[in-house]
Amino acid sequence: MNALPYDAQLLHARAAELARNVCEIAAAGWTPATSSNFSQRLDDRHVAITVSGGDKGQLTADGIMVVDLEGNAVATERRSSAETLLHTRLYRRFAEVGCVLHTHSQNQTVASRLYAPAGKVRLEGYEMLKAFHGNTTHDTAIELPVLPNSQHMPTLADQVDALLDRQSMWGYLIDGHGLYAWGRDMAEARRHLEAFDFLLGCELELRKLQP
Ligand SMILES: CSC[C@@H](O)[C@@H](O)C(=O)COP(=O)(O)O
Ligand SMILES: [Zn+2]
Repeated sequence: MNALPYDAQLLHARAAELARNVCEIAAAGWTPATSSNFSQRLDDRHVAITVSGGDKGQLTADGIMVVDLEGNAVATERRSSAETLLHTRLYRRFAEVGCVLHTHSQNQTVASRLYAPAGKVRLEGYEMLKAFHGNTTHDTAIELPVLPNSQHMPTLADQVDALLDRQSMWGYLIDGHGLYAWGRDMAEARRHLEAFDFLLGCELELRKLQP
């Protein structure tokens, strides 16, 4: 039997970590109706990622498989997330990216619709901005891009690539779809995901309260 091209023990550990964190994220109601997908880097050529479909709130390590950085399944016949390319482009582009989290919360989806015409959400003056790697003060602003949605993943992935040329960032929205957030590891990606969702929720509340 051929040896696997990745570290099976590392996959085991990453799959367990993914399953635990994804179930917690799903418990917040951010993965309705089998939506959302999640991944972690294994090495410079392989990524552990959720298989396509299935209730992410019931995810176990068995629902994780391996793809290469071109998005091809490795040593399995299973089908990886329909949005695999959006994950692998990030890992390919930035050696420091260790984890990518994609969710469909109501805050994320409503904000993506509202700010799609502007192409971005400006988040400014919040203490929570310090949750993003590199930020040390509330007295700053970040712009969360909003991309048009597409069912053609290479098109979406190319849009992301073009964005990454212009700025350093930790996430983007897709119109009418949801949020992608990432970090150097699970803890950081999750902090970024939660901070984006919280800040989008604040902006939406303010829109309701302001005349
Ligand atoms: C159930 S609608 C959501 C999907 O179309 C997709 O956007 C999604 O997030 C989950 O796709 P998946 O293939 O399970 O990774
Ligand atoms: Zn999605």
